[in-house]
Amino acid sequence: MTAAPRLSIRGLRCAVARWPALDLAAGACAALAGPSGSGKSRLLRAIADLDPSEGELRLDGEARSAFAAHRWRRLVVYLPADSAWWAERVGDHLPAVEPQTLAALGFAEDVVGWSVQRLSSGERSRLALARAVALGPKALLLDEPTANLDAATTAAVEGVVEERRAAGLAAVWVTHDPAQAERLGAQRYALRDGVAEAAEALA
Ligand SMILES: Nc1ncnc2c1ncn2[C@@H]1O[C@H](COP(=O)(O)OP(=O)(O)OP(=O)(O)O)[C@@H](O)[C@H]1O
Repeated sequence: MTAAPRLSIRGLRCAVARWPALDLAAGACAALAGPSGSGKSRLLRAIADLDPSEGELRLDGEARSAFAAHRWRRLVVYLPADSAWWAERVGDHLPAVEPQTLAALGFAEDVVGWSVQRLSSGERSRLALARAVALGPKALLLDEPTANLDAATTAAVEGVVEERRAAGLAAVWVTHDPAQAERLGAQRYALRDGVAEAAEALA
């Protein structure tokens, strides 16, 4: 018997955009591109059930409706471009983070004692990734996670996600960089006129 996709989408519709169909096997990645304001973030938020939407979402074959909302959001995690920080110390946000994840993202263990106030935007986005993967999601929805990072830090971020993909994580990654989509070995989608279609269908 063939395993159900880790994440599948049929007829997803949010306020501003649609994603007709996506099947992502465990470990697979979809890259989503599209003009600014076209609805990429809104679609990711809909997949994570953070915004209302219509259509069918399944995780390992099980419909979203079979999950309590908080459980779906823990398994299908949205990593926003601008991360939110609510407590004073970094460590308060990262109770379950693994030291090797911090190290892979370029931090020493003492980062947990840092004040959130001092973090640069790149440090915030890397630590937000550490926080997201520490939740142990089955699907991770990354909203331009490397948009403001240098090449070495971008490689570190890609490496952490790759490692989780090797353990079965499915990823949807918003990127405008075709070279990054290539490195990720991603299925490519483009959002045009409010519809996310496989990029080859648009050629
Ligand atoms: N809460 C909201 N209510 C109504 N419209 C919204 C809301 N949030 C975003 N929008 C609008 O929906 C559209 C899509 O926004 P979205 O943030 O998904 O774009 P995006 O493709 O991710 O853009 P960018 O690449 O600039 O981040 C935009 O026109 C935006 O102004």
